Amino acid sequence: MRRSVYVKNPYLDAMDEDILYHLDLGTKTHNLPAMFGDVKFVCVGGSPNRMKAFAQFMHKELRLEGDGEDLEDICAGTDRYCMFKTGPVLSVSHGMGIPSISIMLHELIKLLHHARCCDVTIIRIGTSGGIGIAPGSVVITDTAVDSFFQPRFEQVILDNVVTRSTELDKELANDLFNCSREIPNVPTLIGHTMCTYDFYEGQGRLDGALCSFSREKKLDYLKRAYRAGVRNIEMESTVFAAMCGLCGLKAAVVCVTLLDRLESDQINLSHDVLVEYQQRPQLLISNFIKKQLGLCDQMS
Ligand SMILES: O=P(O)(O)O[C@H]1O[C@H](CO)[C@@H](O)[C@H]1O
Ligand SMILES: O=c1cc[nH]c(=O)[nH]1
Repeated sequence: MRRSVYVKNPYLDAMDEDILYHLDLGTKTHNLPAMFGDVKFVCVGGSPNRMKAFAQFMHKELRLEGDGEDLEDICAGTDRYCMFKTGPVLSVSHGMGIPSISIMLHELIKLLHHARCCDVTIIRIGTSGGIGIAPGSVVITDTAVDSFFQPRFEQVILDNVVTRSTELDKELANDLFNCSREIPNVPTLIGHTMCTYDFYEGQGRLDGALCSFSREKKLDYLKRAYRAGVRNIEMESTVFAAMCGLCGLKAAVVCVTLLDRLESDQINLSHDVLVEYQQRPQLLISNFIKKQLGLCDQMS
């Protein structure tokens, strides 16, 4: 059975036009089914340059025509987000933090719905801080948890707090993990990912402009997170899991760790190492997509 992308909003059908303002797209100005109807994989990540590089990399990996260097930013009319399409793969940036990715996801999910896409898999490829694991490790999230290590996302709607599940697709996480076994020299594991509202105080850093807790308190918190199964910390996974789950999208989160938070707070990797680390989730996802498309054997 084909899996559609659901929007759960009774008002949408009655709208004469839907303007996806932050993507600079709309149902009257663009033929969304023609532009996006064949999309099967959506990859999202914070940085516009990373998502452009990923689209170009996928273009080459899928052996599509041309070198992919001239892929155009579909959202060039806005500087909020960028979006690139190559074959059935859409690569979209989401900025930093829950509010930023949430706005992008509302419009992206409506876009997939208007374009009548089906059987879409969506994967966040990001960076994170590890807990008790070697920097450069790739964490495939089984459950996204909040700052209290709970698998929930609390959305304030009007003046109510609505709690949503942050369950991710277990089968997809396992498939990705199996795929990772074929990539040498990249330690990869499945674990919980903690999603916070802030990079500094929210992640227990001692190096922000504000800090009101001791080194001991920081380490106690991070060690409790580790014991609760948390292996990395980032800033979007709970809302990503909640929204994709509610809208029928198979979703995964795959983040490389840039440091071990039990050892340090500052990210002092050289530019080259940072670039190489950021490519690790991309390589895994590219292999996964090629496998799903039945392209792996012919290409290796
Ligand atoms: O690497 P990205 O995808 O931006 O994700 C991580 O990096 C940012 C913080 O540096 C946060 O957005 C966090 O979630
Ligand atoms: O420590 C880190 C590194 C990247 N992204 C985060 O959110 N935290």
